[in-house]
Amino acid sequence: MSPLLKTLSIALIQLHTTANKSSNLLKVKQYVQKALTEKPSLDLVMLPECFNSPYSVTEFRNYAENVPNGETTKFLSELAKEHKVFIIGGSIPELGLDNKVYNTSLSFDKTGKLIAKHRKVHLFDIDIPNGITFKESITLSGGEKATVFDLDGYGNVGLGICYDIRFPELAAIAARKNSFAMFYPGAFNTTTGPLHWHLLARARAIDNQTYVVLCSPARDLSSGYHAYGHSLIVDPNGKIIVEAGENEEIVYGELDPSYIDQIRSGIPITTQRRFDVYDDVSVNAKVSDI
Ligand SMILES: NC(=O)CC(=O)C(=O)O
Repeated sequence: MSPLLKTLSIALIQLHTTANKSSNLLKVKQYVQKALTEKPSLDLVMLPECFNSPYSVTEFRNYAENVPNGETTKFLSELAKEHKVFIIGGSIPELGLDNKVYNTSLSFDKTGKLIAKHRKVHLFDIDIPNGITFKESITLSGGEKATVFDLDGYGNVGLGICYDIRFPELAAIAARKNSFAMFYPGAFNTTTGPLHWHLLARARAIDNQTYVVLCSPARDLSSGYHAYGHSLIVDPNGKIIVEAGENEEIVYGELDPSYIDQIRSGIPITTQRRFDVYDDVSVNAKVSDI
């Protein structure tokens, strides 16, 4: 039987982020209201990576907040409660009790309760000649756990952040722990986006026969980092069912349990794995319990 228990109606909010945290939060509020006006039956809204701050190694610490006592955690919790909607809260720079800064995604249930916290595990340190150089590890520390949690009434989901999608293990761990979808807030860029954004989303969906959902900031060529955009939902057969362009936009989709069953019964890889030949990465995985 599908790990998704009933159809989940979702919205991905692709928006520009600026250097002004208050105006970023206000914009999120306005877009969430717009999404619920356009689709009152929505179950879940998702935000992009670093939606309250610039995506910049020199800025992460300046914008970092405590979780759960910081401004953005409270803001998201109230928004979820007010609209009775699940929120996969993109990501924000988090100032840990250890004084380290993390790239952290927070999720809330329909009562505003914090139900998941994922710290980006794989830091985005790359250097592509004539392309892009970026080194998150200059100011960020990596998380130490995979994240799988229960979307009450719908089943389990997994959560990763952006560069985490390049490492198939987190999605495999989530799928083996009975998840029906993997959510990745992500800010690929104009070099790596055209190369790998769609391929990676489709690959993780096909690997695990789950939905894969990516939510990006909108592209802003006047900012220091040119996000790719193209927020999308991929179905368990690897097909893109909805995709944004580069600008601010909300895209909507339905995650359907019967489709997971259909794909898994046609190509039954979920029951054909050979853990006598190779290890199951989920067995000794460290998984977050918030
Ligand atoms: N920004 C990221 O974390 C990842 C990215 O842009 C890429 O993998 O490409």
